[in-house]
Amino acid sequence: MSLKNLQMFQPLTQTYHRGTPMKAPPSALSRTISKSAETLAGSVRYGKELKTRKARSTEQPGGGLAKGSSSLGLPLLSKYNGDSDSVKSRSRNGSGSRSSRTGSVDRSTRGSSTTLNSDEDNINVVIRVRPVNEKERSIRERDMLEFPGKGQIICHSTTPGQKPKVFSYNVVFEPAATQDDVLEYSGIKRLLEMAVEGFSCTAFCYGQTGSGKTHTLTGPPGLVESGASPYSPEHGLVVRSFVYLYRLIRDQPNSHFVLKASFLEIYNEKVIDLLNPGSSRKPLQVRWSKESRSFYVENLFMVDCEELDDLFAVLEEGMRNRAVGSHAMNSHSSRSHTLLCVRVRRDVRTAGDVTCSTHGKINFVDLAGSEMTKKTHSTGKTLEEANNINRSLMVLGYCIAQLSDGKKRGHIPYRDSKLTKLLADSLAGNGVTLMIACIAPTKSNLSETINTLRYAARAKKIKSKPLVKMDARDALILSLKREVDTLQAENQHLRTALHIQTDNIEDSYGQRNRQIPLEANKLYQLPQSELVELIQLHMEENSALRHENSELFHIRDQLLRDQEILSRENERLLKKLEDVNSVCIRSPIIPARPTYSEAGSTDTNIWTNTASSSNSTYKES
Ligand SMILES: Nc1ncnc2c1ncn2[C@@H]1O[C@H](COP(=O)(O)OP(=O)(O)OP(=O)(O)O)[C@@H](O)[C@H]1O
Repeated sequence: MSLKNLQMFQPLTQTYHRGTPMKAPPSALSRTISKSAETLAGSVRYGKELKTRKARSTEQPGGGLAKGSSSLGLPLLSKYNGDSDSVKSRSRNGSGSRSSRTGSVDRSTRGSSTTLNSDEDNINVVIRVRPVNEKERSIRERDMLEFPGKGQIICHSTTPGQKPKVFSYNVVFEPAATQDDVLEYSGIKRLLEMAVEGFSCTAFCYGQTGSGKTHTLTGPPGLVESGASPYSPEHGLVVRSFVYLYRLIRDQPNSHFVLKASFLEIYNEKVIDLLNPGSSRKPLQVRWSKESRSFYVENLFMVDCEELDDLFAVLEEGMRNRAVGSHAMNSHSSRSHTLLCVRVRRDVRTAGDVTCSTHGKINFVDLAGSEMTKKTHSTGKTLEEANNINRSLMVLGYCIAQLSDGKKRGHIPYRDSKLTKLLADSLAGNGVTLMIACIAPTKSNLSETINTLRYAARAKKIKSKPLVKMDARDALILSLKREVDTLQAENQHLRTALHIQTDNIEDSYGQRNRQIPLEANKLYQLPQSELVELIQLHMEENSALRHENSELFHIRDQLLRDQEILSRENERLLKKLEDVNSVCIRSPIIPARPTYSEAGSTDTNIWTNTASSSNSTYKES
């Protein structure tokens, strides 16, 4: 396959920096039950029923996961090890290289999150061009696209003499690109790594109907539903990402992971839970969370995914329940927008021996395709669906246009559709986003292809500010610990500056350097009362350090004042001496001697005006 257009996806990195205490009070600890690898290995079930794992979500708008979640030990890949090479990663997607941006603590109302970057990031946009299909081949439709390389696409015009249009993107997948190429070079691997690190990540497919969005995400129609092996070469980005995600988790044995998944669709402006649609397909409400300042779906089912199989089962169940229809341009057309979300909670020990939880997620969004109803020959139900699809895509288009116009960014109409409400954070909030724009290469699709390419070009300009989501309690402990360290360092510096022995100070603040007994790995098992006590200890130490610091500053100020008094006294005495000297000049019996101000040099001793020297002068005269 020739991929002339491949370019590297620029990854980000995470650096934690010192912060201040968060305002949010410590929440109750999430209980986690550790399972050994053996236990997990003994419970491999492929394609098992979801029912046993379903639990109604207590969706924590602040980013926290539901309480009482079970833990995740080593992920189970052994079942598929035989053909694991089919998803083996190559090094070209750049997931290994990292930039070196610094971070800070978010002091905004999102009390429980830690900022990664002070900089903003652009949405990563890649293009996938589907091959010419049977129908188009049979009528010998002209291929209108050319790929000169360096992420460029040339769209030739149907009008003779008219200039071709040139577009440029991060990566272009030509028709011959495989599903594996998309995994390797789209940047999705980096997104998954970031989700594990605690970022909110979104990969969404955009494009006209029949352009290959569903194919890119989940493969050809019916593949997932048929329960094909996860290593089938036809599988799309979602299954491949699941496998990669579990590998990432397996490679971090020192961290503890909890994964949960949800799957919904937006059908005719109604949110339907694909893991629990019910016979009446009762719609769920989309609500605004003041705490996290984002929209969320109320009562959405979350499924614990201890094993890779659980994620496959979620996907399978959701794919079976989503709305699919047929029209002139696609016999398996998605009639809704679907959003599959995998939440990743990671408990990790950080610097200072404190265990922190990060809450990342990865969303896979398969948008329904824009439709020209004249071309799809839609009527009745299909027409109503098409109108709703087009309307919500139009709102998405407005939002993208507003967001991409950096200078005159006005009101962003997120609230005008369920889709934009749920994508708001991915588009311009604190998430990291990958847009895969799908296009068809043939003449009959040219105007929609150009529209999609324009959309994609606009989306490329959108910036977001990625944040790592962290528990308020963890952030508080971590920031207090950092503050203690900083105050101690400051204290030490002051002591050195004042030449004060540490031991003496230690005595006067007997408790000060006492180590707070913090067993980080047991943090989660501590009862609330002990945790509060721990935080209080940190706070006490902080206030003792602050007190000591202010005492030291006080001593320093006192010394400066003493120095000032001494130098003033010195000046006064010198003045007096000069007066005495001027009297001497006028005296007939005492010879004149240079004034102090003239003296300057050290060899003139102003105290040598003694009787003996006077005598000698007297003798000379
Ligand atoms: N890259 C590709 N390679 C092979 N077949 C493809 C490719 N892209 C799409 N197809 C095929 O084209 C057909 C239409 O694709 P798909 O259903 O994914 O389009 P879509 O954009 O999701 O459409 P809709 O918006 O109507 O749901 C499918 O049969 C799919 O398998």
